[in-house]
Amino acid sequence: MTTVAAVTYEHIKTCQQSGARLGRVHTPHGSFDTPAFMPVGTQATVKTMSPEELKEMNAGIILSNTYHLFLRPGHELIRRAGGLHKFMNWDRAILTDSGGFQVFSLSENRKISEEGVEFRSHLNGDKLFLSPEKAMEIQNALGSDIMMAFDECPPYPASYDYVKQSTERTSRWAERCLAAHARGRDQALFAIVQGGMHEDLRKQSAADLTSMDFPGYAIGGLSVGEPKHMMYEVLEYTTPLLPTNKPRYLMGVGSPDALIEGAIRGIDMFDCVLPTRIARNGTCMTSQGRLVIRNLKHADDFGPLDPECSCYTCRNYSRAYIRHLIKAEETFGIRLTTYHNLHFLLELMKQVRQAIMDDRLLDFRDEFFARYGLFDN
Ligand SMILES: CO[C@@H]1O[C@H](CNc2nc3cc4c(=O)[nH]c(N)nc4cc3[nH]2)[C@H]2OC(C)(C)O[C@@H]12
Ligand SMILES: [Zn+2]
Repeated sequence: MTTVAAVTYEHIKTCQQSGARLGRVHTPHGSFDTPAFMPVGTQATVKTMSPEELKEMNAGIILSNTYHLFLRPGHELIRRAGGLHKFMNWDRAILTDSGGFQVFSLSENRKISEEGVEFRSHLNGDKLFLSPEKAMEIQNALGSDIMMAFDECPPYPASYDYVKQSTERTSRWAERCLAAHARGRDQALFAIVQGGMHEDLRKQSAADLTSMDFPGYAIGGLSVGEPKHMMYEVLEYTTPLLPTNKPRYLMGVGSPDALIEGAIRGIDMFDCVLPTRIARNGTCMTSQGRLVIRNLKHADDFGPLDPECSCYTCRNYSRAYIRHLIKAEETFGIRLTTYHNLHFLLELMKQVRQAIMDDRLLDFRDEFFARYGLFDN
């Protein structure tokens, strides 16, 4: 059964130095250049940012989450509101994660079976159930442009047998997602490759899923606490198994070094809560590495967070002022650090794309790490 690919990938060029690829993803809510970073808006908002500010920094796509919106306010309410785009006043692309990962990272006493996952809400303890069919129903109600298949992200570390059983079930769940996905809707369903840190299981998962002809493929089961070199090894033998004419999405990855290394290994799309999460405790990504604004040394520093940044925050406010706001727990403070961190990563991806265009992404990586230092995460 072929799905109507409402989301298509346009390959523009391959970096002659690194093999990274420059492309564009076209969706019913606009196109975005790749490699791309996707700001995370788990509960239908990228925390403290307005849609206008996200557009100002050229975010072409944002994430939201099935698990969270299912629990609160409920997908039927959002369906009645006219879908997630209308509900949150965002007219560009939206990708929704399927809830598989969140059930395991957030909810209490889960019971997983072939049918799906029974769990208790982390909000009020209600007994709930998610399955491939339920995850499709919820995402169809949300109306996201890109929906993710319902999968299990195996814990790390996990035994080979556990990962094997889990990965085989994720393939069976992917088939059920395809069957349950409301046909004819202009929503694209992406599959998620699992297999842990085992090359044979990754190969099996990729073979299963690419035989089902999805319009895009994510690599899941990573950024779950494994050492970064292990993640890069998995990418090296997994990405080449995926079709070259479809988007490849590495889930949960967002530190500057991992974004560059992922692009070098053929990834087109990234998401991570890192920039928005660390902004809320006053930690900023800058061209001189990480800056913790609460440090006393910034108390009377009237320069910008990052002298090399042209963002709204860096053009108008000083480190001293932002430190004052953060110390005083003034909400405007985390708005300024969030704006800067998101702009920093979106700008970094723009530089990565330019380096691919100029066939010099490996040189760019070396320059970046030499100048900015290796970000610890
Ligand atoms: C560095 O940030 C912490 O690490 C998590 C990001 N790492 C991550 N790996 C993922 C894997 C999957 C997957 O296999 N399947 C599905 N459906 N979604 C996924 C979502 C994922 N996100 C963030 O998630 C928390 C909030 C736990 O901490 C953050
Ligand atoms: Zn800035």
